[in-house]
Amino acid sequence: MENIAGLKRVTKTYGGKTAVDDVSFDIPRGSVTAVLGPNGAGKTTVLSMMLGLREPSRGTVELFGRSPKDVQVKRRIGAMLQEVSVIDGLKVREVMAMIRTYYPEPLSLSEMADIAGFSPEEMNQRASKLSGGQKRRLGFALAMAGNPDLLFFDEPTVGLDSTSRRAFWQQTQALARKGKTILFSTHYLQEAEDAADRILLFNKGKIAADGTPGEIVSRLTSRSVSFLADLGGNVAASDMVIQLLSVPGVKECKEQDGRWVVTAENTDTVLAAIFRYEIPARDIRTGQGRLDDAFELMLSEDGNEEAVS
Ligand SMILES: Nc1ncnc2c1ncn2[C@@H]1O[C@H](COP(=O)(O)OP(=O)(O)OP(=O)(O)O)[C@@H](O)[C@H]1O
Repeated sequence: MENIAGLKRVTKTYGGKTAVDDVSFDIPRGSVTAVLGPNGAGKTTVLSMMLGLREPSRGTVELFGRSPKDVQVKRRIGAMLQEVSVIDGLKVREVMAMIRTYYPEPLSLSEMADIAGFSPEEMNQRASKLSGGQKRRLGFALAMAGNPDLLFFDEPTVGLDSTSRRAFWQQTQALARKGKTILFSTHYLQEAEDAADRILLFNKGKIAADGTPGEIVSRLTSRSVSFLADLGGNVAASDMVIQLLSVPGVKECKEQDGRWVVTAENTDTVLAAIFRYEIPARDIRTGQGRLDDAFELMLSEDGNEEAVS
């Protein structure tokens, strides 16, 4: 598939601090990619470099085979950033009309009003007086003003209620069906899983994982096999634990509330090992586990940072 954007060995430092660390990836046309990660992971910095708003310290960023600063490129992209800033005093329709003039083939004002879901009264309101949710809808319509091929959304649903979130993702899915390429940042795994066909998981300025939501979720969640076992005869508990812990992908093997619980990346290999080692297991159950400890830790570190700032 044709790539329409890419980073090659991109690093960004602020003073002595590395925000993005030697990152490379390509974005194929028509894909919906989530840049997922906790606060401070480098998501905004990546998006800003792709938009040509910040310069990489090292490496290259290309959109449509050119620099993001190229005017031809700017005409083909749209962005919704975290804060929608509007010029004081302008009405919604005036802001929209102004942004349209930057593009050779813009959407009509009424198409933009439809995208934002604004009534004629809302179109005549002063933009600075809009509520947070309305401002976000305006931001979305402004991102669409030039009918772009490639769209960037930085944390698009922060502060939206669940109805507005759903509406936003429905619009995004409709755009993807029309062949638009979309890249958005989020720190919600669930959102990335629901809305994207690919997740780039960022942590501390690096790509910690890159794959489909299914792949990423199965990497981040542990699965478990639990069973009852009559041990002590031919098989001692300690031998069984050693055997199961030697199976590739097994993370833990412990007794919990009378059942043995084996946590692993893949339950099939655990089941195979139970039969291979002739473990006297009965009432075997498999389950989809919780989010992996490493990911939880990453998010809780994020929570600590948030609590401090
Ligand atoms: N202009 C700046 N000057 C100095 N440091 C910065 C600047 N912008 C970002 N940083 C630092 O770079 C790191 C990455 O920040 P960035 O905003 O890209 O992360 P993020 O994943 O988008 O986080 P958030 O979800 O909070 O937006 C952080 O440690 C941040 O403090």
